Amino acid sequence: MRVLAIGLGGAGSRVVDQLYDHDQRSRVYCMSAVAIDIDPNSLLQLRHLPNPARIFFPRVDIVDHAHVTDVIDIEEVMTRLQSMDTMEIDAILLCCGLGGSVIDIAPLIIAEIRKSYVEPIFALAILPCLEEGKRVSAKAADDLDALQGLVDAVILFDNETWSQKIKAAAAAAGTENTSVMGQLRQIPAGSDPRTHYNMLNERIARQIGLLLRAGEFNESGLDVAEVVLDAGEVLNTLKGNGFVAVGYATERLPTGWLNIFHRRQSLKDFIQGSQEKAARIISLAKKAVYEDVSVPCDLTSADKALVLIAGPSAELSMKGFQTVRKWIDRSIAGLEMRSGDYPVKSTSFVGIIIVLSGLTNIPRVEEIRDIRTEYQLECEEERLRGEEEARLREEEEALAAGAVSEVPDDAGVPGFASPLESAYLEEIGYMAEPTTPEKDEMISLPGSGGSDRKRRDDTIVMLPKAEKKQDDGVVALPPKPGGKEIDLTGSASVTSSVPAPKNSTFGLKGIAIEKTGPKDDAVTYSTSLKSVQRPKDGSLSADASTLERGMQRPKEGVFTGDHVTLGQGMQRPKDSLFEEAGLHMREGAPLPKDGSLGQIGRGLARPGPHPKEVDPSRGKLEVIDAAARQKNRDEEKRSDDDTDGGITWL
Ligand SMILES: Nc1nc2c(ncn2[C@@H]2O[C@H](COP(=O)(O)OP(=O)(O)OP(=O)(O)O)[C@@H](O)[C@H]2O)c(=O)[nH]1
Repeated sequence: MRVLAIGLGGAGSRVVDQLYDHDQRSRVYCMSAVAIDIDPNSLLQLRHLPNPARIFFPRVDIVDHAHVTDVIDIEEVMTRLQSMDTMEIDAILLCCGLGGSVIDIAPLIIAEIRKSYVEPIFALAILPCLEEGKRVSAKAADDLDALQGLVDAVILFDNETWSQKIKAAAAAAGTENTSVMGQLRQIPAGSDPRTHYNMLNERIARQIGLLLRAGEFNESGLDVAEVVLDAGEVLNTLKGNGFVAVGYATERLPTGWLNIFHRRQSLKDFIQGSQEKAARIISLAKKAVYEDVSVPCDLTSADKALVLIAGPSAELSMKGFQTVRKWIDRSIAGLEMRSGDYPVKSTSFVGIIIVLSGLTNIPRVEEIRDIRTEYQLECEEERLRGEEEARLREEEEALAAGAVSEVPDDAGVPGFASPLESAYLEEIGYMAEPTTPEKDEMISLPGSGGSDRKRRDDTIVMLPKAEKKQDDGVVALPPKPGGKEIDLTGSASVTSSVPAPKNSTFGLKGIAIEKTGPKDDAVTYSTSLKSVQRPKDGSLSADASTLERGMQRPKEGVFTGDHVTLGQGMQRPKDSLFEEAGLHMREGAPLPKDGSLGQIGRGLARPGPHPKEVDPSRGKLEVIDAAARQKNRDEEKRSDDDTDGGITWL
């Protein structure tokens, strides 16, 4: 596949430089390359790219740290690209390090390239190491999201994974080669950043370079492939706006006289040899997918795959190749599976490339996205903390300034007065009333508090006020053992719909009306009995007694000897109520229930509906009651008011 490779920033430039070197060394010459950077040193240190391919934009505004998009001139970039030989390219490859600053220009460049080129654009994106910090990882996540929406595929390479591998390999080599020569030959641990990056870039160039060269060949170096993989198939595997991982594993072939001797063995050895070759291809494929992959990923989340084996044609086992194809084909989620071989004459290595495209499960991508979320939260916290500190500082400054200028002004503030002054102020009514806790004024029991506790109704236990911090007007029946406290305040009345409590509930310790006075020794107790009627003593002692709806008038005996004040919630029936009722009766209104009378005259009525008394005359005839008539006569004697002479109850 012929590509135009564009390196952005330090990482992109170095990777393109290395790819270009591999392309030149393989003599395939399928790559045109440029490097764009704002760091002159980075461009100068490139080893392989020709000078015209290095595009440098000097950072003019160094002090103000101008944004990279202001420094890099897109038109200039496009002019340089169009001056290159790009007539036969199959794709454009944008190489960049995520989390850097120059990558910010990528969206603008991609937009311009799309205007001039129809070829697909792929990005080779390098994920940063964790040790570079949360800010870099967070920026990398942003860059990745931006790139993904703009290019045809994002080929990922994870610096973190490969840095760990390089360090582990160096450490292993160090422990194995303890001799002086061994230590001299040992793999550099990559403590020097430049060496470390060179090792990473070498890895990238091998993986991606071989993929780019698939389908391209030079006259001398390549045999004829059995399964030819052309550039179009590589492109179609990559395309799809998804993430791509490239697995690449190689093995050195046995060389020397011993190997030649082996090859001249019997048929048995030949069969054994072919099995070895097949097994080598299979083990290389596993290594490519699980170990030497550009970014660790979930194979089963891939949408497409491509398998390419490379090496001397005699070593490329078709049996092993088919087995690998089947394995990958069955493993990936999608159905698109391509494969081919790439026979190379002059090499002592067998290699395999497995491209997994349209990946959805890449743990490292998830990780940098999580880091971004964390980082954003931290930034937000930091910002809020800064704002809070600034606000506190301002307040302190304002207070300090105010303390100097503020003149104490207590003319309008009532302070502590001398006893004489207090007496005068009290007289003129200025002094505030001594603060008394808010009381419910509905019922005042002057004789029931303080020292006169014995006079309290023994059936009512006044709960100590100390437990209540504020009078909330709640009248509560104490719960049965294991039961729930019943709040009666909210209910209109004690009705028959409420299950009748057991007799024991109304025992001496049974009923509790919370004392609403602020102190134990307060004379006044108040409570909100707005909708709760205290049952008559007699009713409570009776078995299965029930309080009936509509019971409004408390029995006077409840507060024996006490002064009772009825508030708004307690509508004390007028004495003349029954006379009024009588008047209504005369007009043919329905007769009052017996219960109504019972409430007044005999205490609590039985539960359940009471049948109405049938007026036999249906309002037309008067019902004569001798006793009532006598009572009326008495009343007439007492006053001249002629109220209700016509109605008498039987
Ligand atoms: N594989 C590899 N990764 C690199 C290399 N140089 C940098 N990186 C990674 O790429 C990321 C971006 O770095 P650069 O490309 O140098 O940044 P830049 O865009 O030039 O801009 P600055 O942030 O100003 O340096 C870094 O955080 C590294 O993780 C390199 O040579 N090889």
